[in-house]
Amino acid sequence: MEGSHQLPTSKPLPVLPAVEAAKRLAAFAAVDRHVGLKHKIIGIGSGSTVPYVVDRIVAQGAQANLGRVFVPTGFQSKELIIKAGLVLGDVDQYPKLDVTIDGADEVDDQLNSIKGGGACQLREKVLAEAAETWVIVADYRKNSKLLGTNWTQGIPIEVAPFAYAKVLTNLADMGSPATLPSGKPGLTLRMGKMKAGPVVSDNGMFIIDAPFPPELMAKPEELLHKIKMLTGVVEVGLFCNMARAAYFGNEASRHTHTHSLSHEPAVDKTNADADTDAVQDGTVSIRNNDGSVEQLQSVPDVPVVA
Ligand SMILES: O=C(CO)[C@H](O)[C@H](O)COP(=O)(O)O
Repeated sequence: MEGSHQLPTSKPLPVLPAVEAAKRLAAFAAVDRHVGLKHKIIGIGSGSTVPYVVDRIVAQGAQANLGRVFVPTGFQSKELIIKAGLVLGDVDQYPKLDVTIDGADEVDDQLNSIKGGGACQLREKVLAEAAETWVIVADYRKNSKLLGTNWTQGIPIEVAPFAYAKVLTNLADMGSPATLPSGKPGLTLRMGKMKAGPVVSDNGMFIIDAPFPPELMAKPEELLHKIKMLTGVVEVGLFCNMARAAYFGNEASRHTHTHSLSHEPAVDKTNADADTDAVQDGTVSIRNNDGSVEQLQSVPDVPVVA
């Protein structure tokens, strides 16, 4: 490839549990395709897949990252950017981004997605909308036909704290059930873990999780507009018609070996499903917004930056 450079390999690529390996595959493939030398203002999303995005960007080398600015979608990605030694910016300085890469909780076959599992959906949507290209990276569990199939806990909705009870009533009237058919809780104000009281977002807001029946989830854009019109709602974790492409890492084969990589990825294993060891040579399914579908058979250990 003209004008591109291949980086030397050095340290071995860590063997990861299957789901983590899939996240890494998706992230590496998306960075390789969407973060080139000409991309200077880059949005970094939230969640457990995004650390691999940062790893791959760092692996592009100091030269590639010269003059780049990275804009985070929240506290977690801000820390990632700082710890990686990349230059931090904010969306008020950079209201136009070249590309934003982010995770998702579920993606349907039209590239609509549920986001906000990490309570970051307001900033995530601002950075998705501000970017010329918005790309989703996820593992195979997020790849769905219909939103709400695997992500059953509901649409994350960020609300002004004083309005939460009114919005809960509005959502119940719209058809969000108090209990799911499985018997699990339905419509809820998200509560903190290891903290008494509700989750408070990076913007000082509360989060409501609102599941809806399949007939309503089948029309996510309609649902998004209805929820967004409720007074007190700040942002809805439904992202419709925004993604250029979604990258899904598939489950790798269950034997173990290691590959080489030019750096040690900063692996956040807090969400790792420790079911099996997996390798780097799983496949990646790509769904593009023109309806085309691609299948990558492998992802190179070192990035080729063009
Ligand atoms: O929307 C998000 C946070 O608000 C995340 O992007 C989403 O929860 C996906 O996270 P992970 O990569 O850990 O599956």
